Amino acid sequence: MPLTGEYEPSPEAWVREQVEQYEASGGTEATELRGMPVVVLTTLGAKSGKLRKQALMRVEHAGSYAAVASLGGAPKNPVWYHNLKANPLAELQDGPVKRDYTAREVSGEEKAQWWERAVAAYPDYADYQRKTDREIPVFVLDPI
Ligand SMILES: C[C@H](OP(=O)(O)OC[C@@H](O)[C@@H](O)[C@@H](O)Cn1c2nc(=O)[nH]c(=O)c-2cc2ccc(O)cc21)C(=O)N[C@@H](CCC(=O)N[C@@H](CCC(=O)O)C(=O)O)C(=O)O
Repeated sequence: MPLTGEYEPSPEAWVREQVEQYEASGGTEATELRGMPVVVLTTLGAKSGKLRKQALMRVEHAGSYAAVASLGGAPKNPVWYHNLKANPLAELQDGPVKRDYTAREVSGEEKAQWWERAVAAYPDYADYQRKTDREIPVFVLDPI
């Protein structure tokens, strides 16, 4: 069952524009960042109840995806982290395919496995983790 609610665009213009071009083109345009594939995650605002959309690097394995709350290695988690903690139901668009998922934050061995996949997909994640004392959270999104 897709998420319902009023879409609230990101205040970050570069993200808002990438997400909107991605969706408007049916997942055929704006699908990369520096040549590496991107997906669009839709979460439900933990406070506003609005639909929030984030572009994330594509990290996929066996039909599940990782959502890496890196925020470039900033000291704080991205806000969407709180949305997924409060409402684990999410939508993810990978190219032309948009599906429903449930998100769960992973730790330990499972996180290490997904972190390896994430860094293989987007090596900058390793730099981001070196840059901050914050342990970058990883969610796994499993298809419903
Ligand atoms: C700017 C802020 O966004 P954010 O949720 O912190 O997410 C920051 C970034 O992670 C997000 O912009 C990502 O899309 C950036 N980004 C990546 N960010 C990542 O963390 N990881 C990635 O792999 C990644 C890749 C990527 C690729 C392309 C691209 O264009 C952007 C990419 C934001 O939207 N703030 C809103 C609030 C958003 C929100 O969800 N509010 C909640 C409140 C939740 C609460 O406070 O509890 C609500 O509506 O209820 C605002 O200030 O009004």
